[in-house]
Amino acid sequence: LWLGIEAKEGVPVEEVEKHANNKNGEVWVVINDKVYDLSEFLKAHPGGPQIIKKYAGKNASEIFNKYHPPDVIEKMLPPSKYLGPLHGEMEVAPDITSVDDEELRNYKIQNKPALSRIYNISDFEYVAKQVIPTNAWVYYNGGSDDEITLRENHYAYGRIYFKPKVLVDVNDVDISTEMLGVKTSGPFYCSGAAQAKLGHEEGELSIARGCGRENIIQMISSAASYPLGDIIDAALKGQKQWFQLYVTENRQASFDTIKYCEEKGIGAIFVTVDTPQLGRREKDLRIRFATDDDEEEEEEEFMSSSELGEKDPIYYKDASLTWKDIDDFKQSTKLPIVLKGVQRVEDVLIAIEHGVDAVVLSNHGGRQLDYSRAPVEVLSELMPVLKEKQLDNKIEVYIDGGIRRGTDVLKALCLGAKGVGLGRPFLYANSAYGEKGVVRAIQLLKEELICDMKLLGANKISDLTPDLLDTKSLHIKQAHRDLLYDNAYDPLTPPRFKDE
Ligand SMILES: Cc1cc2c(cc1C)[n+](S(=O)(=O)[O-])c1c(=O)[nH]c(=O)nc-1n2C[C@H](O)[C@H](O)[C@H](O)COP(=O)(O)O
Repeated sequence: LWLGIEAKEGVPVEEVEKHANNKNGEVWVVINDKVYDLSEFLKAHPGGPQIIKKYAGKNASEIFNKYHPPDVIEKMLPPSKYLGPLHGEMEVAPDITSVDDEELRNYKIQNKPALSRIYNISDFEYVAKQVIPTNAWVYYNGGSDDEITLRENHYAYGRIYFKPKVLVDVNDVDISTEMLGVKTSGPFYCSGAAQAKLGHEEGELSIARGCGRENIIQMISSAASYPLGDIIDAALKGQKQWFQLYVTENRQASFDTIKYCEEKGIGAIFVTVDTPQLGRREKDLRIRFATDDDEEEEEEEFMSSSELGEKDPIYYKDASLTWKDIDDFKQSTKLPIVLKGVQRVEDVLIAIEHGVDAVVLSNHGGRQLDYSRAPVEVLSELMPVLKEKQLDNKIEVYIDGGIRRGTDVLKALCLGAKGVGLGRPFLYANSAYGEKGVVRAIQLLKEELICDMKLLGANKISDLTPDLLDTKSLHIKQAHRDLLYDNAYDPLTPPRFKDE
């Protein structure tokens, strides 16, 4: 009985309010009209214990729904922590993590450039930075440590130049291709990235629809904002999607997910292998762990962000993952198994020995080990080795990271990539303009690809070969800066806000 109310009728509001981090440390929270005891979960929460304690005894539905897919509670909490439905009304507590001046942000949203004024992928980044919540921006934009690799991923493309052919009939250019046995309208895909809902309430659902409308493949992250089934259902009929798997300590859960993907028509499983632990993304940590009046953390209470990461089922990683697991996954399904996050030639050769169907040369968009090399540089080393060993048709090689222009895509394809992945561009386009933004981003990239292929003297993807490139300076990383030249240089201007 709660205060005379039958337990089956639920937990009365007064009872919840009493359990607000009170002396015996019990922390009850209301989420979507259900009452949970989060006292023990405090230490495993990726956002740190503090934020939960700020909502102890309160209705945390708004902030919970902003950061978590609805099914995450079943994944993370034992049933015994569910105390029952809320009995009575309880006002929803506001999101205290927002560090934004909502009025200014809404003003920016009202004045953001029309979609027709967006001319390239970086324009989306410029607009998203001003219109999405700061905690979304730092999560999306951030890289690990000093963000050297984050930037090098893109700069490396700037060290590759073209040697275009002339007097080639390029009247008809075809940018379509096939990736892992699936026809697609362009040699690029949307790479799996967590928490798309932070930037746009439809999250991965509007990204799915946008990709479907342009027949571009969407990779769905294990840590997506919506349940996998909802994202699959959001896809257009016949649209191909891939699934990105974060392997948890509970291997059975991974096998079950692979089985589910097979049943639901997912085209391939991308096992992410560069995340034995989360990289230290300090822009995100600074915002995520900061609440306005940070109390002194008691020593035993506070866990380092990396230690937290270990306990954090949302980020699904298991530092004990090995090649043996890959063999097991291969055995368990007929779907292609791809390793996402490979960063050295030797590991690609091992992957071929294990019968892996494809690899993505990737450093997680500069969010994992800082000073990892740009994937395009690893690619330039890999393909000659595969050719020499006659292994280049044994595995499909993809790359991602820092790809923002059609020319970046062409450079990767000339070096032998089967296709390329883009992460942040899809998040920014979706966050700033929703499904229409995703469609526009894809169309812009396609327009650039067609234009660049014509100017390069190539009609179709198979015409893109290494002899079209000058990669002599690719490995020279400290490109000198000519400050006089830089100061005189008149940079491209971003789209104008209506009030500018
Ligand atoms: C930007 C971003 C990337 C994430 C990402 C989240 C964000 C916000 N997340 S993460 O939360 O764990 O880091 C994932 C993820 O869920 N799974 C994954 O395999 N890669 C994840 N990635 C990496 C992504 O799939 C690409 O490898 C990377 O984004 C490519 O670089 P660009 O962003 O420069 O295109």
